[in-house]
Parts: sequence; structure tokens; C-alpha cells
Amino acid sequence: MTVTPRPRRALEEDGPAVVVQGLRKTYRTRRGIQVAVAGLDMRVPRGGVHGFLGPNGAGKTTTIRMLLGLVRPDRGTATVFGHEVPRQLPQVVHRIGAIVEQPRFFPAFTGRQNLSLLAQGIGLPPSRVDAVLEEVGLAGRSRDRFRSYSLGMKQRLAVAATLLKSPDLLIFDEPTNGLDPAGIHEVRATMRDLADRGRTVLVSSHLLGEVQQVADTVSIVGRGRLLAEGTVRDLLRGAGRGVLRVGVGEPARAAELLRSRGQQVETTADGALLVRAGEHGALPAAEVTRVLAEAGLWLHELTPVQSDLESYFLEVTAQDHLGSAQHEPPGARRADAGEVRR
Ligand SMILES: Nc1ncnc2c1ncn2[C@@H]1O[C@H](COP(=O)(O)OP(=O)(O)OP(=O)(O)O)[C@@H](O)[C@H]1O
Repeated sequence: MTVTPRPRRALEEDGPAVVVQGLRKTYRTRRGIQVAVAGLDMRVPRGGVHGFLGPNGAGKTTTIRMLLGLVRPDRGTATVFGHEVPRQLPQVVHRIGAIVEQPRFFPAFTGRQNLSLLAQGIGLPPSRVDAVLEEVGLAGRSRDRFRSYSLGMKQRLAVAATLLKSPDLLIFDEPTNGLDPAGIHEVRATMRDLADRGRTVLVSSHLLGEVQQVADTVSIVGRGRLLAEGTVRDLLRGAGRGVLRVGVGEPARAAELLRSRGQQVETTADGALLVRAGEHGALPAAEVTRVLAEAGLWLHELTPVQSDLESYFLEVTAQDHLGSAQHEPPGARRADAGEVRR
């Protein structure tokens, strides 16, 4: 059988937007070697919003800076649309728009004037300014001065600026920092809208609950390495699966009984029981009711626990001391990519 090689362009167009493999970055500090990224693997699918999640200090900004060629990795590879960065960045940089730090705008200029200056600087026609203002929903306020904008509007103007060159991949590092709930909502809606129009949005955040509402897929990182990755739906399906909240008159006796049936049982602050599968699997809700009723214990509550990304994150990081700085004393052997130093 003859296999016809697929054209290179087609391969680039089909693969994930970003692939990171074994990426590692250390910094020399006075306290020794600081491991910022410790052998990270990550895949960002093409199209949709991808949340890059983890606590402060988990290595998100450093990873993003490596993708943008602002920081050179010690080892590992990263590709954007099939091009290895930083080596092939010139081939792909026009397809990437990023907000890594708060962009500077002239406060006394209108939003439109600020964008027009930027557009002229990179040789784009004024029609692009109108198009991006429209895209971020600022067309109606574009003739107001920048200083009169709310924080959410300022952030949307920053997004508009990155859209000028019509990038396929947008990278936002903690875009909602410092915003009030209304501003957060605005930025979230803008990200969703950009993804719905076919762009790939990679957004880093330590606010998992917030990203859960907008992301299609996520990578969860801790101490510079990947802890979990997948669609939000699949991760949540796995998280808290089969956990039941049980309200019962004699919680201590009920807990003992359910434990004797192989279940793991915790008591919540309000006296309810959280019942999850033990080694031999979960008792179905009907069985929990029967076991307790047969012992004369009557339920007043039986609810399947809905999990969220925040609890999933706590689950996957339970044994990990996340966010704590990782240091290797000067002269220490370097950890291999992916190795976790505790
Ligand atoms: N230039 C640097 N020199 C020394 N250490 C650094 C440097 N940049 C980052 N680090 C350290 O590397 C670790 C990862 O930092 P990074 O900023 O990438 O994490 P983050 O997940 O983006 O966190 P945050 O949300 O707080 O920015 C931290 O412990 C940080 O202190």
C-alpha cells in the first residue's frame, strides 16, 4: 500500500494550537536554583477557550513567556501551530496575540485614537480598528477617552489591540486580575465570543471557578508540571463521581454502618455525611437508603454532590505542597524533566 504523505500545511492546520513537551526553566537566585517550570507537558486544542490553571507560582507566566520567545527554556520543546518556538517564532509570530502585562494606552486619547496609533505603527488600515472595536463590543464607546473607561473596558481595549493583526491564537495571562465582578464578566464574555468566532484562546488563571464558566478544556498545573488535562466536562465527570451527601438523624451511627459496608465517609461542618466509593466501589443511592432504613435510621437528605473545578483541583493537589517555591541548593544535581522535588 502506498501512503501519500500529507502536505505540511495540512498537518499544521490539523494539529493542536500549542504542544509543550518536557519544558523546564530554572532561575539562579541567591537562595539557589529556582525551578519555575519542571518538565511541563501541555496540549492546547485548536479553537475554543483553554484554561491554563494553577496557583500563584505554579509556572504559568514563565510557560507563557517561553511560548512567546521572551524566556528561553533550559530544556524541552514547545510548538505553536506546528512551529517550534523560539527557533521558528518568526514564521508564526503574526498568528499570536498576547496580553502578558497591562498594555499602556494614552489616557487622554479615545479608545479609537489609541488603536489607530497602534494600527498605523504596524501598517494596518483604519478599517481594522473599526473591526476590532466591534469584535470586543467597544464600538459604542470608542470615541470616549481611555481614562473614562471602566477596568473591564480597558481590558477589552487591550484585547482589541491584540486583535489588530488578526491572530489565530490569543494568550491572556491572568486577564481578570484587579477587575470587579462586572469587569470579569465582560472579559469572560469577550473570550467566549473570540473562541466562538474560531480563534484559540489560551487563558491563565488561578481562579478556577471563574475559568470553569468559560473554558472548553483546561490544563491544571502545580509546581511547574501538569497535574491534569482535558475537557472541563470530562474532568468534572471524574471529580466527585458518586459522592452522596446524606442527612440523617444519627450521623455517627450511620457513618459507622456505611463504613462497615466499605464506603468512605466524612462528616461535614453542618452534620451531614459525605459518602464516597471505597475500595470495592460505591453503594448506589437506593442501597444507602435501604442499609440505613434497615437499621432504623431515616434520611432527610440524599443529594449527589456536584463537583466543580475548584474541588477537582484540591483533589488532584491533595498530596502536593503547591505554590511553594522549589529550590535546588547551588551545585545540586538538577532534577530530570518531569521529576518532582519535594
Ligand atoms: N525571573 C525570575 N527569577 C527568579 N525566579 C522566578 C523568575 N520568574 C519566576 N520565578 C519563580 O518561578 C516560579 C514560577 O513563577 P511564575 O510567575 O511562572 O508562576 P505563575 O503560575 O505565573 O504565578 P503567578 O500567578 O503568581 O504569576 C515562582 O516561584 C517564581 O517566583
